[in-house]
Amino acid sequence: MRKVVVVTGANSGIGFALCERLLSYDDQIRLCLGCRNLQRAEAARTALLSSHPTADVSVLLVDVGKVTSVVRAAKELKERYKKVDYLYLNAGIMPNPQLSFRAFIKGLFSRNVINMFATAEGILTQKDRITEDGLQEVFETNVFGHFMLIREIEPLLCHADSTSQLIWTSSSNARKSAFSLSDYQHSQGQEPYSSSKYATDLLSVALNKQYNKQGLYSSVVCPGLVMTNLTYGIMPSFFWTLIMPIMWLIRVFTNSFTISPFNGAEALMWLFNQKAESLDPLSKYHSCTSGLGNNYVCLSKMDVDEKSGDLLLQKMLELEKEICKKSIPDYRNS
Ligand SMILES: NC(=O)C1=CN([C@@H]2O[C@H](COP(=O)(O)OP(=O)(O)OC[C@H]3O[C@@H](n4cnc5c(N)ncnc54)[C@H](OP(=O)(O)O)[C@@H]3O)[C@@H](O)[C@H]2O)C=CC1
Ligand SMILES: CC(C)=CCC[C@@H](C)[C@H]1CC[C@H]2C3=C(CC[C@]12C)[C@@]1(C)CCC(=O)[C@@H](C)[C@@H]1CC3
Repeated sequence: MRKVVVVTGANSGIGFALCERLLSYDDQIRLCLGCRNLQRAEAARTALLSSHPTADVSVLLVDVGKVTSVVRAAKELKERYKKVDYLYLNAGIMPNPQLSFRAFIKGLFSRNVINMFATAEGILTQKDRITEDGLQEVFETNVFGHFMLIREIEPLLCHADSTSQLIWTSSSNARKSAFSLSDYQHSQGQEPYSSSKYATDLLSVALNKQYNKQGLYSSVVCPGLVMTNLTYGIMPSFFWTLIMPIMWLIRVFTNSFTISPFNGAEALMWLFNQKAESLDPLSKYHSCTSGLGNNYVCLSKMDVDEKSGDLLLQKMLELEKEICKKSIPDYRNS
């Protein structure tokens, strides 16, 4: 049976590079590009088909920042496929990022310098906003919309006789101290991105507990620092081009400067080839690039506890009920 692979945020950056790599590895997969903009999605599909003309590549319009769009997309997926083998939960945003130059300079001369380059701890904040569903945008896009998608296509993901994998693009910027169960959407603080990625890590742990017995496995990945539209929102692309020699130099000291989307997709690609049951639910899988430019995958234990994961899952289920009642009037009958 040909494997069905769905990738959200597939039209650019890491998601697009992953699609390229998946097709180069196995052009028999049925690849579905989950994107919010039809033009950008079609452009990505055309580019993929130009290098893999016989591949099965389709587009699924989905805005993970809008509950109605997620529900509609899930319905479409259920009409198209009997099973989804791999669901890459990759779409993500970091709106209005602000770099603290003072903290950056201070960090440069501290013992924490390598950690600062790998995680951006203490130097980056963002400004969030409320969506039309009444949720924090970063939380809804990076976490909740994806969670809803999983819930809505549960029958395609849970099969008694074979496994499916959820693969989240998380980040080494995920930090416990940026997250709070009492404000899990991060409406109060200034690090919604870090909070959303920590919520992703917690949720993945809880989803494994909930779904492993039904054949569904969840993992989280950090692609490292990659040059994409997301990082061009922090600093313009000419800045990154100018400091590229410095980036290559930093790579000698930290393996997290993967830089290219191709390298960043390493761990996402590696997970595609693993037996789902053999994966560690408490580890994060990192794409790494050595000083000489070689790619590999390494694991780190996540700073998570199962109880917090369960509590977050419970809160997400309550929120799902509440939001669906509000945004989709005849929800569950539709
Ligand atoms: N770049 C980096 O250094 C790192 C990135 N990451 C994570 O990698 C993932 C991919 O980001 P990256 O490739 O870097 O950045 P890009 O901005 O290139 O890609 C993000 C993708 O997500 C899509 N997207 C954003 N919002 C929505 C939405 N509401 N509904 C559907 N799709 C949406 C974008 O679509 P559109 O083109 O329409 O905006 C785009 O295709 C993100 O989750 C990010 O947090 C993690 C660690 C490091
Ligand atoms: C490299 C030099 C000399 C300057 C760049 C300084 C910062 C702009 C840069 C340092 C560490 C970077 C970083 C990220 C963004 C850009 C930095 C803050 C991320 C937060 C991007 C998104 C992620 O998810 C993280 C894994 C990145 C961590 C490192």
